[in-house]
Amino acid sequence: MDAITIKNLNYAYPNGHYALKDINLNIKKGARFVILGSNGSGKSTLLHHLNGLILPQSGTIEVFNQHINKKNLKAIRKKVGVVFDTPDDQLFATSVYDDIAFGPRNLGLSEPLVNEAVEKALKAVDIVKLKNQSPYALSLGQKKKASIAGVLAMNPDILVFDEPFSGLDHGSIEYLLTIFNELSHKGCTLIITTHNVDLAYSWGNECVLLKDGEILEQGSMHLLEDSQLMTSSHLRTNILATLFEETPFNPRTIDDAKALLKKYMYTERN
Ligand SMILES: Nc1ncnc2c1ncn2[C@@H]1O[C@H](COP(=O)(O)OP(=O)(O)OP(=O)(O)O)[C@@H](O)[C@H]1O
Repeated sequence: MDAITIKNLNYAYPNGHYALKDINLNIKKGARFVILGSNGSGKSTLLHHLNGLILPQSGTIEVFNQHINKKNLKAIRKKVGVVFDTPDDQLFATSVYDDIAFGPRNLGLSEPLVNEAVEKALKAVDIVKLKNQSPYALSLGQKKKASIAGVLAMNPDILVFDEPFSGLDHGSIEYLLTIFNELSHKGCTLIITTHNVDLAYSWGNECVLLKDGEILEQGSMHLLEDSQLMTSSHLRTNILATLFEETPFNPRTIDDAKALLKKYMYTERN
């Protein structure tokens, strides 16, 4: 089943610039989907369409077979949570707690249920101790975590993250990946944009490459091993594919690569 189906989507900004041109895309339920492309290729514009922040000018977008339109935005936003790359756009209340509570309150949940959702989300991103602080007094990484918690508290089926790893330290990235894995195991569909090709390669299971508002290629993460394709997308081939290029091996993670090297060295020695 498709979580998202996009057909013939075009979008031009008011100045006439076409940021998306004839986009056709299916994102399966439960996918770990990565949108890749150089600066200005249309990734954010595409994400803004997924919960109706921008409505299609031509073409259609369906979320679990329901067309996004002006009338059903509330229902769509219950299903699709988007975390933008600029957390300041998402944080506006006087405390982190109230910011995260905004979504569940808007859904009409009772205050005890709101509290339960907020506490769970605070714990998930490890910012319980920041709950009474003003969002404006947080560091960029902490703001990012607070805006992620705001979306987690809504418990959507589809979670969309624009550049989730940028501005986060290594420990926070690892922590976020654990949250992503838990959501994935629960059956959520995860969609991210990133410039981090190595993380995308080890984390994702489907991807699309955008260039100048058009789809250059879509398919499995093996696309990221194609150095010609990556160069024409102005992206770097992922490091593991480069290292193992001339070998029959195809490790997807550092741990897989380590295990292979260990096995190979052991066989050589004996
Ligand atoms: N408000 C706007 N008005 C006019 N053009 C815009 C506007 N916002 C974005 N664009 C243009 O649309 C194109 C796509 O922009 P978008 O932000 O979607 O790219 P992106 O792939 O997310 O880039 P980045 O990796 O730099 O975040 C770019 O050429 C950009 O200049």
